[in-house]
Amino acid sequence: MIKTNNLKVSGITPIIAPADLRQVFPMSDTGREFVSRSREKIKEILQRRDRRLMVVVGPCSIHDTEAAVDYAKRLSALSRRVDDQLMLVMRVYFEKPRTTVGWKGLINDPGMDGSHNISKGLGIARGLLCRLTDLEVPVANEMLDPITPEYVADLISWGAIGARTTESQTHRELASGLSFPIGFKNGTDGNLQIAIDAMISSRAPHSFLGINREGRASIIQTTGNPDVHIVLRGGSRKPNYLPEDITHTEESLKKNGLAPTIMVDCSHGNSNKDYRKQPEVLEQIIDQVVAGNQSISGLMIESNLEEGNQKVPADHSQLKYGVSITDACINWDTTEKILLEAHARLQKRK
Ligand SMILES: O=C[C@H](O)[C@H](O)COP(=O)(O)O
Ligand SMILES: C=C(OP(=O)(O)O)C(=O)O
Repeated sequence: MIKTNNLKVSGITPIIAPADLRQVFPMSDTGREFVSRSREKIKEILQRRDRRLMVVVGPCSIHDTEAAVDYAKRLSALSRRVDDQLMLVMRVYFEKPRTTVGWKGLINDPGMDGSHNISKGLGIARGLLCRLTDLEVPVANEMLDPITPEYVADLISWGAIGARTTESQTHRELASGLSFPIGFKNGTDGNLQIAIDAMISSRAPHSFLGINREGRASIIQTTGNPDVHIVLRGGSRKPNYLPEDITHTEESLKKNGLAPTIMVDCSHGNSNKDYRKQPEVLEQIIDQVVAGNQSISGLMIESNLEEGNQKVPADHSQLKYGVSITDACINWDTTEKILLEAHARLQKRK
């Protein structure tokens, strides 16, 4: 018999159901309260009812959970010092969208060796999210794969749809059903309209295919997510965090009937992919806020324990502790310094 399907599929491996993983790594009642409270605080900031800035800060990607907990503890201590002006949310990104090919993150390949033990990756991710929640560190995640949210989304306080997927209907549908605020990045070429269209789409109800708690293919019906906003991440031609870019974005949002609330990513196109430029971008944004800008409600910074990045060596014992294996990051000392400086400047606001 001639085969006409799965001609390019070399394996299909069923995995643990979301409900079963949730039993292995249950969320505590205090964890549930903490996540709900964090989401509410983020919504208040995004709606400008709380004039603090939300700062999504942390590694480009997580590959070492002990380093992530180390980072979280430092962030938690810093958070207590800046909390009256800045709400710090840790970037805990487990899924990496690649321009072409490359390591796709801890969930997809926890062994970092092409073994793609996704079941194990989901377990490590959920286990880490439970630990961070117990430490009372709110977590931000990029929502890339449409299946993984059933395994981890109960522990997340803010989500991003990345520049490479903002225009995708699948991701807009996914955002329409998520229980937390979602930031849509502008496109990699700087296109804002795709993020605006994404916001309009994900505020609406959708019906689409997904999985249920038992892992069974299901029709998912959503109510729409009102807590969506834009993230300016710069584009391949130019950054988009200067006052004229912010004004243009505010006008475009208003023209489309959307509230002018804007998060600025200090990394990616806004730093021309040079991690050392992130502090300059942050300073420029704080200048605008101190000068009275009301629409900037959030910031994103790619930061790790140590600066720069590294290639994954064949011998993993040679991995340098606290150094990114995806985009280069600023180190902890710089992170603490620039956030304390931003805090001091914001405190002087009228
Ligand atoms: O932040 C992460 C990267 O910029 C994004 O995942 C693309 O990475 P790549 O261009 O190295 O594939
Ligand atoms: C991939 C990322 O960003 P962007 O989608 O803006 O490229 C990221 O923040 O990790």
